[in-house]
Amino acid sequence: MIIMKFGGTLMGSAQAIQHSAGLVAHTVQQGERAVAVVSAMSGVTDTLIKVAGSAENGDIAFANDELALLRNRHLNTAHELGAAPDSHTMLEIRELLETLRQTVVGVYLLRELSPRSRDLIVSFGERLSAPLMAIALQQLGVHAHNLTGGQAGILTDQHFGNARPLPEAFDRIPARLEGLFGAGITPVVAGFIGETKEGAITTLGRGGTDYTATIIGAALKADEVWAWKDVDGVMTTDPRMVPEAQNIQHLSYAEIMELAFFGAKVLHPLAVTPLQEHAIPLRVKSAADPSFAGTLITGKAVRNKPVKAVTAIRQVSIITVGGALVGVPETVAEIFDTLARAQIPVLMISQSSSMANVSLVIQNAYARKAMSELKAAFAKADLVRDFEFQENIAVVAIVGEGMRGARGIAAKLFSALAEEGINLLMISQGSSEFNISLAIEDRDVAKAVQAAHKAFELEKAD
Ligand SMILES: Nc1ncnc2c1ncn2[C@@H]1O[C@H](COP(=O)(O)OP(=O)(O)O)[C@@H](O)[C@H]1O
Ligand SMILES: N[C@@H](CC(=O)OP(=O)(O)O)C(=O)O
Repeated sequence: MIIMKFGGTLMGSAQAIQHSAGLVAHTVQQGERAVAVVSAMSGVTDTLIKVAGSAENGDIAFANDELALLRNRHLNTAHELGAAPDSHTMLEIRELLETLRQTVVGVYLLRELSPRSRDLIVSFGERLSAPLMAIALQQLGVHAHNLTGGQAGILTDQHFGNARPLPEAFDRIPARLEGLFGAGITPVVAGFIGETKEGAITTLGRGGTDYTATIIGAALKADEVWAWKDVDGVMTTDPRMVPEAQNIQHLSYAEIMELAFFGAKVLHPLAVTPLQEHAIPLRVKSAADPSFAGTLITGKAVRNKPVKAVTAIRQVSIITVGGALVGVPETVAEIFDTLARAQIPVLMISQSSSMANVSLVIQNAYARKAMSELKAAFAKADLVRDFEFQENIAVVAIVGEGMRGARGIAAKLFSALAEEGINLLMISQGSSEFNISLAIEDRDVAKAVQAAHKAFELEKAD
């Protein structure tokens, strides 16, 4: 049993979908069971988020124009894939497009967009692409049936926008899919979305289709999960920033989580978590070159070199809380409590040894809110007086389990950046010792990533 994930680029046009379907068909025709898990066509999720926002703000003309483009794109793609105008799938796509339109009109009339209604609108991207993959598979002679995340058994909590699977999902998924396998049907599951116990649609966070695939993989105890990509695999850094980036042959679950957390766009940060318990391997493979092994991700750490990859997160800010924090540990606890209550994730933390201040790196999307929550929490405390806010920050991280116990790694990184004249604003090393992260000014990010990549000789193939 192989679970295969296809992202937006690999679902981006009729031609791309045909190629992706060919990869599934190849496996099924070898007698292997497969589940295809698909993302929305490229750009569709972003468009739906904009459409939802413009309906809320009363700009229905913009929403209508974008919906018309989405309608044409999906109907034309279905047609190009060979769906007959009166076929069941074509009817399903038309119905979905109409329900989407009505939902957007509802938001416009109410001028109200809750996280729940935003998730409902955004879910149409994947709900519309799954039937397209089913059509392409049918054309290749593979019996296929498309399902939403909820229909496939992905039961989640109610955390709209960032939902997590409930333990029951892992029993429900096999119950929902095994009947299809029994009938020789390949399930095509809409990625990124799940359903609460009450039947409301949730999303698993941006890039969540990887997570859908691994949740299904764990629930079905699949042999492997394959995330097909438009790159050779997980690379030593973002190939768009450093063209010399190389494919990494092997990563551990811990290493990929660290990479994803520190900004490598290639996988959802939680994607491997469901696989760990059953030690199911995840492969990141190139759709353009399916015979290439890509990256194999397992529980085992291969320490062939200390640093495996360099990543960067942009669009972050530093908040520094200062004053007389010395000897008042409750103040530090209050800082983290306040952020936790407001559900604001913190990317990096540093505390001066005198406890005179605490600096936090926070994504721009949450930074203003973090600042106002902290100011409000300490409004009556005389001890905490200074709040500093630095914008245009980036975090660069190096990752590798081989760093543990290796000497001179930090020194090499710092001197490589010093040679480029890059100023380090914050430094942090995880206690696990397999990442070092640095906050720098955003304008230095490309130079810093290139310098770190070169210093650890990552342009040399494994
Ligand atoms: N370390 C990395 N390894 C591979 N790709 C990376 C890395 N960092 C950033 N990327 C970028 O991530 C892209 C793949 O992610 P994404 O487009 O979200 O995939 P998908 O839509 O298939 O899930 C690549 O095209 C690449 O530019
Ligand atoms: N469509 C969703 C989910 C996803 O995983 O997409 P992709 O595989 O194209 O990154 C998003 O854009 O976030």
